[in-house]
Amino acid sequence: MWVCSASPLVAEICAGSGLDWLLIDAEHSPNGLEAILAQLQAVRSYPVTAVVRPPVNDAVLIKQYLDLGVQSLLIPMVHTADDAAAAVAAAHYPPLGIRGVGSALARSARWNRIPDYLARASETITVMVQIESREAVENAAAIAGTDGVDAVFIGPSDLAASMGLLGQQEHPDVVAAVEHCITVAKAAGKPVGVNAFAEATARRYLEAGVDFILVGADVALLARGSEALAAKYIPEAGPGTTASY
Ligand SMILES: O=C(O)C(=O)C[C@H](O)[C@@H](O)CO
Repeated sequence: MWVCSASPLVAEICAGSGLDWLLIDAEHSPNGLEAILAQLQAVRSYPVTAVVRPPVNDAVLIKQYLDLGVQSLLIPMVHTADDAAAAVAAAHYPPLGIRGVGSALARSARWNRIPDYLARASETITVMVQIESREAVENAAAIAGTDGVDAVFIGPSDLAASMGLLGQQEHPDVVAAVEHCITVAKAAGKPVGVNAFAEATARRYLEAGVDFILVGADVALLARGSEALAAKYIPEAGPGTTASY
């Protein structure tokens, strides 16, 4: 599930839910470095994989995230194989990539308490790239085949928008494009994931063979849950009518 509330407490609640991975989002959520660090610390002792999405495919931000101790990255808006290669390079030290060296100062290396961190860092890092545009769908094979791309994740919302179908992630053309990317990623031998909040769509993508899937979000659960609570006790009220924005 998505963790968008920037709250370590909420992240910890979600981490103990039984779900097996969390996406801490900084693209559309108010997650700065300090909030991401606090959430990593909050979920660390739970049997859950924490993936973090930066707001942009940027080498400086990726360096900061990795130094915080992020091990699994989801890089948004990867449209070409060059974009994918740039994300991979940002995640690895030379000679594989361009990650700056700050392990003595960084939680990732537990301030040089992890032996051989510099030599072994790449083994600990997973780079997932997001296909979420018409251009990326056209380049899906090259993106999935890029060396160092560990997995591909499809974003139906932005994909729908780039296809002229804003808000219509269930549109048959969007679903077909998603299923095409699933097939292409699997042909490249890469694990593939997708976002699908509608259960029927989620199950369809699972049938199509996705390896990992996001099926809900903390903020959405709280919004719908609090609305249901309000409706039960204040049936005349609707969302937003009992408070000003
Ligand atoms: O395009 C997508 O789909 C995503 O990247 C997920 C969205 O960012 C998220 O807002 C859920 O709709």
